[in-house]
Amino acid sequence: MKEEIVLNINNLTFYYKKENPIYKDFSLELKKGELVTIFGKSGTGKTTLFELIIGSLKPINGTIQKSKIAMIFQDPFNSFHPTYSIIEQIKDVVNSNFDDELPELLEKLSLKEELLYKKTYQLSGGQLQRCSILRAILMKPDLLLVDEPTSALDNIIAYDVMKLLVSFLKNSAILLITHDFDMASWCSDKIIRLEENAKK
Ligand SMILES: Nc1ncnc2c1ncn2[C@@H]1O[C@H](COP(=O)(O)OP(=O)(O)OP(=O)(O)O)[C@@H](O)[C@H]1O
Repeated sequence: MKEEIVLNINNLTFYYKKENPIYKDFSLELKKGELVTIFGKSGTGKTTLFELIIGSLKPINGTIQKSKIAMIFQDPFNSFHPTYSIIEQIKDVVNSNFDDELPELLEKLSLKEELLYKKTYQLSGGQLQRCSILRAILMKPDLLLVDEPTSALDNIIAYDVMKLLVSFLKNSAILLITHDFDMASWCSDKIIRLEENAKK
């Protein structure tokens, strides 16, 4: 894989049931700096694609090559383990020291630092979602997967989140899942529209 290519999906075929293929010979390439949106109705295979990319599902056919990934989940309660504090879980995946970057990011995300020392059950869904955005930015991934960032956010609107992600992750590629076509048109270099039948 060339250095600027961070995701290469080549002739992917995937189905849960053979008679109902979700992807058939689907290919996609993402380069650093690109923002591509996967847009489609409920049930067309958006989340399945992310699961294939992160490796929790395996392709029936085809290959997926990817560089370092971070992910913002649709449900923020899936983003963090309940037993450990948020800060412990951020430090687990961010290798470099981030003390210098933290104050600006906390301010932009309207997060108080003390919240990072709490556990998931002590935070609201919106606060947790903003913690997962913070972690994703601090990880400096080559590829960021964003699944519907709007749903759990309370006082940050989705457009601000996307602006923040784009401004802090200029050297990453972003793959976004959304139902919001206006948002997709506003922020994407390319929109891939999934239809009900198998995608090519
Ligand atoms: N584990 C599974 N076993 C069998 N079928 C599944 C499984 N997970 C998803 N599906 C089916 O695969 C199709 C694609 O599901 P997927 O969750 O990827 O869609 P989606 O586009 O992300 O939907 P939504 O927008 O509602 O999140 C759906 O028809 C779904 O019912």
